[in-house]
Amino acid sequence: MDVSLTRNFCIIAHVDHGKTTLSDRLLEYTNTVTQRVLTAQHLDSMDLEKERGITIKSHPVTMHYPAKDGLIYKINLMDTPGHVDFAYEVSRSLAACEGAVLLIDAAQGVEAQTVANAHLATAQGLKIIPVINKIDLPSANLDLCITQLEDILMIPGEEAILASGKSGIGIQDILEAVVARIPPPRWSHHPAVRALVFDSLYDSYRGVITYARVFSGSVKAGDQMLLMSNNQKSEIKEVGVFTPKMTKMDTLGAGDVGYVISNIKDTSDIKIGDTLTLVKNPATDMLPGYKEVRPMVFCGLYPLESQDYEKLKAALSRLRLNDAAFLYSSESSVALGFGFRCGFLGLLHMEIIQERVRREHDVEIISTYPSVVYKVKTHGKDEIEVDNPVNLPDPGTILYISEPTIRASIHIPNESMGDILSLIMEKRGVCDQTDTLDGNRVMLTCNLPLNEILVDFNDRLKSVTHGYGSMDYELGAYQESDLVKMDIMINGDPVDAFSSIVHRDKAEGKGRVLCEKLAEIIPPQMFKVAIQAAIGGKIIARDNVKEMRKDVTAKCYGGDISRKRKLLDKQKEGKKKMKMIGKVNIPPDTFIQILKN
Ligand SMILES: Nc1nc2c(ncn2[C@@H]2O[C@H](COP(=O)(O)OP(=O)(O)OP(=O)(O)O)[C@@H](O)[C@H]2O)c(=O)[nH]1
Repeated sequence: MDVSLTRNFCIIAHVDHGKTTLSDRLLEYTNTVTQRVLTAQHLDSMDLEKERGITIKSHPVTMHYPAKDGLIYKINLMDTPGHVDFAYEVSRSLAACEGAVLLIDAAQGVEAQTVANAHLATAQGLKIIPVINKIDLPSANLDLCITQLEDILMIPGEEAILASGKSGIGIQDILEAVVARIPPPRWSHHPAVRALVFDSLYDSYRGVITYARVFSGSVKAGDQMLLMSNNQKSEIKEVGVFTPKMTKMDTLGAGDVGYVISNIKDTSDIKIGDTLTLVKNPATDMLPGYKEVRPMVFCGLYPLESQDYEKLKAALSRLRLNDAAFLYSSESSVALGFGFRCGFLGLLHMEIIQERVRREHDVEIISTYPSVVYKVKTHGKDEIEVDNPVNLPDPGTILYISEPTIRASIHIPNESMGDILSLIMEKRGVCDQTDTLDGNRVMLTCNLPLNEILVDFNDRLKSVTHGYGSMDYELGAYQESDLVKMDIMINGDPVDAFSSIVHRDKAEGKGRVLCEKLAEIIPPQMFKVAIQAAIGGKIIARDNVKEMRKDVTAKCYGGDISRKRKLLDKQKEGKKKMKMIGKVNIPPDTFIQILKN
């Protein structure tokens, strides 16, 4: 097929602005999927995606559209994830296209990720088609959206298409704009075969499936392919496109988006953003923009019941097969036993993996505090990376510790400005720019330590702004900070699972809260138990667990010995379930309760 009749585009938007719903409509309109087959939100195939209503993985689909000009176009659509944790996937999907449909929720207007995604698309040289979506909503404010489009994104208002994925308004207009405004596939005349790898998936029957966009040349079964980042060679077994089902084809040619199955065994050999070429007449220059993604957030995952260790291990290895950005290695904790240290792209990624372990693999787990990766320099040694507080070298030997920061753009209503500025300050952030977006909203640009936004920043942003605030961020540089390791001791024994790396100024406050909480959660013991927070042996906060023996038989006056025995047995059983830390019995859900908050 002639490349001039191919169009590749993706849909980008802020979370929940309706990408998946609109994609479904496009599939239906082009008869790619019939109404009968079209289950709601067809492209979100993972159960968890459906339940949480978010798109985690990008799914490409090839459609055929008979345009008003009488020609039939091959249109490849990418549905992209909207959340910041998956920004790298968004930018790879963008790199596989020539244009982007930018969705704006008519009731919400332009939000942080609308701006971030529009900038990503412009940076990749894509043509943007603005679409104001959900115009069926009674709260739709078209005038405001058009003004924001012009003032914030510098896109002429008259280019906007009005649509509703739900009621099917504007679908043909969007397809016509894709054909007319988006240029045909670029770089198709390059002399060698070049395809961009934008995703990979593990299928238990077919092995590793690589998603690729061919820029020049063509690939077919039997070709020897070469991945340029690691020089990995393998034989192609099958190529095809997504309709959205995997459909085998003879070749994938310039402009095509589809899949390549080769005899590569491990998904970790496939790097997103890599360039695929052929061993025969290989390309010498890679397609632009490849970068290695590295996990930014780490935590320990432990089975609640120690006999579930193998089950947890199997679950993690399964999840890893489909998610090269997720890492894990075994570790052990005095308090929690044997478990795994896991690395994630961000907090949402972490939550999703934990949820999938619980749900799809039926293993109850405890997770430790999330931690970022610190860089630590000690006397006479090279800088090392520390992602677990337990591994922090002896404080006496440390010259400096530096921590990762982020550059955040935060969109908020004007009236929340004061509260958000105090929140940023509380989180050790510095705000260096304030831009007015329209009469009602401002955008703050600030630097924040990544560690500070890990736990509750987004929730607090949403609650202070009554749901109207939104944030996007990119990683910034590392910066030196006065960081210390805080230990928690129960009856004099440090409990490694509660150790954390904190800023010195915040240690005391945080230590006090933790001690108080633990004192509350741990049931009264037979003797007085001290709970202490300490930095390098110096106690900074302390609380006590109450000393008491609950006499469960007190109410049974009289001689009913069998009843007494039963109650005492029950008490004994209750004790068995406790976790021993030194001489202190701690209920297992203490860890969950503390680590949750
Ligand atoms: N009223 C109305 N609601 C819509 C429309 N399109 C989508 N929605 C609703 O908006 C919510 C989000 O829609 P999705 O299509 O899942 O949004 P998304 O952008 O794919 O979400 P992420 O993948 O998480 O970024 C759902 O509850 C939809 O039913 C529309 O045109 N009108």
